[in-house]
Amino acid sequence: MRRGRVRRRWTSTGSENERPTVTSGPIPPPQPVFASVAAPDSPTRNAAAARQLQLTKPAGSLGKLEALGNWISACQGACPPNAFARPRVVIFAGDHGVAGSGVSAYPSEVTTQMVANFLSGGAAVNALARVSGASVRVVDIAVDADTEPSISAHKIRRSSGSIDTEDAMTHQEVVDAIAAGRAIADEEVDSGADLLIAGDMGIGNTTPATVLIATLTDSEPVVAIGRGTGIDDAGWCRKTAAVRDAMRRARPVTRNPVELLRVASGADIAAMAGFLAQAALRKTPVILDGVVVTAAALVAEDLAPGAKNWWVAGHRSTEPAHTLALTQLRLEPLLELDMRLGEGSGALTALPVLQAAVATLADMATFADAGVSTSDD
Ligand SMILES: Cc1cc2ncn([C@H]3O[C@H](COP(=O)(O)O)[C@@H](O)[C@H]3O)c2cc1C
Ligand SMILES: O=C(O)c1cccnc1
Repeated sequence: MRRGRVRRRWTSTGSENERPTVTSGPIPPPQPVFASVAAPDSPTRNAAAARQLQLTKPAGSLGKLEALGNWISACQGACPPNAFARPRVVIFAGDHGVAGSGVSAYPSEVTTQMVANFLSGGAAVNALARVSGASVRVVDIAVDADTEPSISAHKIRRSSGSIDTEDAMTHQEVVDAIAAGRAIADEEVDSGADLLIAGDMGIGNTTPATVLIATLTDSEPVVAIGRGTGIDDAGWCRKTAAVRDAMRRARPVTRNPVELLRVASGADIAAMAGFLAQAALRKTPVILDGVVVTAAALVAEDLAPGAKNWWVAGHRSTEPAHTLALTQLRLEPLLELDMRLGEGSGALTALPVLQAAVATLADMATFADAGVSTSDD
């Protein structure tokens, strides 16, 4: 967006030596870490676009469903495409030290309580998964409690550092968190998942998400910060101060995605970034969710350029940073329902739209099959 411009952006409230690093030239491009990602198959996409014209409907009459169906065909390398048989949600759970700065309307204990709720099937994501035919997995990446072995195999640490004053994690932890996310994507694809959704659970996590997005889109904190779980005006002021302070720490490492995750995210978000990049490397389509997942996606695109070609945006969250991230990724959301929950809920709500795009492209009769005239002559 406005990368490359150099300017001093906010007034420091600290001493001179706490001021942000002001770069003296254009911001360099990101330093990718993974192999660059092959795009979904263009010849199959072209075949799907040609098939759309043969189906018994006026050309273009299914609107955005047509481009969506063509993209699914390209991802699968199959025309007509197949209905998604094993859509899978992975919820990345982790606490955030910055919650102690009063940036959320709820206490950190809710993270552990919600993890139990996911496991017993009582959360929004469970209800939505049941209706859309997906299955749900929870992974404890950084919950501030001991959890059961079935979900803690990839645990990195208990909570992440309070990013307004300290690094989220160590170098080894960020490397391990990204590797954990990649391993989780591999586990899912190897067990047959044909569509992946990342979900988030962690009180305070909209603060690091906002820091990542505002930093990577070169936005002022005030245009990016939202109400998260429903903070009041005093909470909004505290969140603004925390985001501003964390951005001051993040800005010098903007173009180094691993360092950015280490300094200014959380182990759960770093794992999510690894997961989203690896899904693309494994040629598996992803429906992105809200502000937290899309913050991880923005970093994942810097880690693995081209990964975004394997993602579709499920919805637009009411969090302002979400729109900034979607714009930067050039992704147009399928739904706008004023949702602001996370957990993968917006992505799951969009899953039936993807299945509709497949059904029309795969199951409709062609003009030739049905003996329907293609013109009035
Ligand atoms: C009961 C409950 C269920 C949730 N499910 C997702 N979130 C979402 O809200 C939190 C982020 O908002 P903030 O940054 O304001 O804390 C995260 O836990 C996120 O997953 C929930 C939050 C609560 C309270
Ligand atoms: O957009 C989201 O994902 C979101 C918004 C508010 C709280 N938690 C998540």
